Amino acid sequence: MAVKLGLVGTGTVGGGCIEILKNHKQAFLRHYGIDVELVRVCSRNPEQAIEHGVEDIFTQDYTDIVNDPEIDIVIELIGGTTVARNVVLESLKAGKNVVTANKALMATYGEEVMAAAADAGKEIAFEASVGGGIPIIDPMKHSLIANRIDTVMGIVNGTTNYMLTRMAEDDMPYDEVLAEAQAKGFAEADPTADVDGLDAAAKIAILASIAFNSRVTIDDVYAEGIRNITPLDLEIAKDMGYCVKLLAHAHRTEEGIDVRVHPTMLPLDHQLSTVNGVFNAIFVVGDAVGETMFFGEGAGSGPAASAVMGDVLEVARHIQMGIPPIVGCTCTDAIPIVPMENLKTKYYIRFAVADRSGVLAAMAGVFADHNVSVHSVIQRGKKDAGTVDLTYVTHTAREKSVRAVLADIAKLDDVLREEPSVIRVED
Ligand SMILES: NC(=O)C1=CN([C@@H]2O[C@H](COP(=O)(O)OP(=O)(O)OC[C@H]3O[C@@H](n4cnc5c(N)ncnc54)[C@H](O)[C@@H]3O)[C@@H](O)[C@H]2O)C=CC1
Ligand SMILES: N[C@@H](CC=O)C(=O)O
Ligand code: NA
Repeated sequence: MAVKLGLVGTGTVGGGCIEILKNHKQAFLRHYGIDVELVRVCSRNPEQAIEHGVEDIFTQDYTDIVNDPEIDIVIELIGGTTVARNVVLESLKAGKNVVTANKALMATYGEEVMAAAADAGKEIAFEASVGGGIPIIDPMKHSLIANRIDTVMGIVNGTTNYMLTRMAEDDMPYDEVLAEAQAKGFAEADPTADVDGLDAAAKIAILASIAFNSRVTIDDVYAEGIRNITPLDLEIAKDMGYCVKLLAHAHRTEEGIDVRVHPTMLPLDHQLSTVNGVFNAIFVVGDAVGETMFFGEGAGSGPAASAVMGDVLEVARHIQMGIPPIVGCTCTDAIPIVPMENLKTKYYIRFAVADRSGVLAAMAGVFADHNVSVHSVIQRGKKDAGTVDLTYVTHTAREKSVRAVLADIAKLDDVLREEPSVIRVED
């Protein structure tokens, strides 16, 4: 008997799932013996149901799916943390397995959702929530479990990677590339979640929880976006042998879990530096496997639906074979999060300063006062009359010391001409 599916959300990802089912349902049965049938779809947009030819099984009320005893798997693709949370929790409580693409939900209420699944003895799968179509959650929960993972680091937001790529390659300013990304449908009308690093923060919270077996929520992740990145900084970075990426970091350190999202200068020969445009990539380092990298399309109807349907078919396979949930919550430890001010890394800092004698010496004194050692300082010609750009790269320093340097330099009399640009450097 076919495993019955109920789909909530018929937008970009939900629509992609319906199309995959239409095109490949027979192949699932022929190749793998997996028999699935979409029996109910729900959304706020009946026109989407008509577009995908599923108006005969359409409802606008998700409880029609949650309360349908025939349905085995509920696919939640509406997004957000309010109605989606109800859909997921109510479905589990009603004894259904759940597949979701919802990073916001899993990064905020992951613990509650995993507990609800365990209580119900049902599966919750969420591969599409990170890296869209790139398999990353499944490999980390299966193929890589023989490792102690020390680093997960990635480009997990396609919109900002597209924008930074355009800015670097075509010398375009931020506002222009944002308008272009919106016109191409990559960036939302309200681009906040992407450009301020919140989308990436949710994704790295999910990956860090799996990698380190310790719950990390979106609130634990320091997030800084790309609004202040200028083509000039990208040009200087390139001259120095670096590119700038919005990187999501999760590192196991002696002080705890170091988890953060911010623009990062990466050496041009780093594997992640070659990842351009809307592509995503996640770099995972395990003690046995060494360095691995997972690359592909992190967003869009096809890629996201590919991950959702991969989960659906795996859960359907378990249902057909009578196998109970294989992997539930793996957050068995409670490792502290390293406060951002304790971060130790290298820093690129560009100051636009008054072009007069004594400025360099005064600034050197401030760096020395806070014990921040300078690796290099470059003066790049005149910016405007009387202003010059001074670019520092530090040796490894504490974030709080660098913040103290910035605060004290801002207090120097008539020195700063603009807010400094600060980009953390990864070697
Ligand atoms: N679009 C993408 O490329 C990716 C999206 N995701 C995630 O997939 C999920 C869905 O995203 P999209 O398909 O892009 O969204 P969308 O905005 O295109 O579609 C949302 C759908 O949910 C329905 N919906 C909203 N509120 C509802 C409610 N209260 N009751 C019933 N239906 C409701 C809408 O009518 C619409 O059909 C989100 O969690 C998103 O973060 C994950 C990876 C990639
Ligand atoms: N907005 C995200 C896509 C959804 O996860 C991105 O730009 O990568
Ligand atoms: Na994925």
